[in-house]
Amino acid sequence: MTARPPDVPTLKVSDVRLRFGGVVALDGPSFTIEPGQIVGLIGPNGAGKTTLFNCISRLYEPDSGQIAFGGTDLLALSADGVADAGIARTFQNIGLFPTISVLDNILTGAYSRTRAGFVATALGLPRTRREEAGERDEAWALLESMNLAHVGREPAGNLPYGTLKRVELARALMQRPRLLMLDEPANGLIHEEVLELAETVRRLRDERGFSVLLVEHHMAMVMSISDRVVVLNFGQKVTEGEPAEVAAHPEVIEAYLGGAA
Ligand SMILES: Nc1ncnc2c1ncn2[C@@H]1O[C@H](COP(=O)(O)OP(=O)(O)OP(=O)(O)O)[C@@H](O)[C@H]1O
Repeated sequence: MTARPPDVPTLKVSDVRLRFGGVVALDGPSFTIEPGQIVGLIGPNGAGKTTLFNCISRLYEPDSGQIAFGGTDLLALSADGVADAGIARTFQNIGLFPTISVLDNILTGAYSRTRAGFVATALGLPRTRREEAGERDEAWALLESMNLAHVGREPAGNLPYGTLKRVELARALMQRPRLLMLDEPANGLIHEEVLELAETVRRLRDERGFSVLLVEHHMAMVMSISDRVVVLNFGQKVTEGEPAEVAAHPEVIEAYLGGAA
């Protein structure tokens, strides 16, 4: 079993614009995520982070601009097409099935990975035993590597929130993503859980080589695991750079520390 994606393209976001009525949610930000990089996307409430995230995952249609993943024009794809291109995401409000086991939840990530698997599942067709066994092995290995094997047979709905966040991450990883998009993964977690999650994301990136786009308010997490940080405000890119450079930027200090530093 190889979990490493074969080739990880560069994500290139160029001059993306989107208005909702009179509100300019995105006012032309551009940035790239180089293969294997963790890029943090930060900014105050209403800065446009979720809107940009949703444009990349194709839940929103920008008014103009380009989003390319290697040679693939993401704006020409549907949300399913983006998943097929190797982009997996997690949701702010956990999107797991509460009544089925953690293992089965994670296996839904594998079914969305291949169209054949997805169609077979949707039609209720039997998958080959070999296919299923391989996916189960991969899911258990993933659970073990994320310290979740002990809850593999439990219904997801029985588990505490911090554990569910990690299960959701495991499900996204079952898609064998080339780009993993995390929408506020630390939201609602206690401090120790945030540190553990940050360590897990970085370790899995090191092991598997995927790129990460991390939208997050938890500054300690963003600054500790990001290779680069992009800052948005009022839909525009304020600055970008390595975490230490960005943390020293006057507008970032103003936005996050109220100018106190
Ligand atoms: N579906 C929508 N309809 C109308 N306005 C929207 C919609 N989605 C976002 N907006 C507006 O676009 C702007 C950017 O919002 P967005 O949610 O992207 O910000 P954000 O940086 O993710 O904020 P937060 O950190 O609070 O999640 C805000 O003014 C918001 O009110």
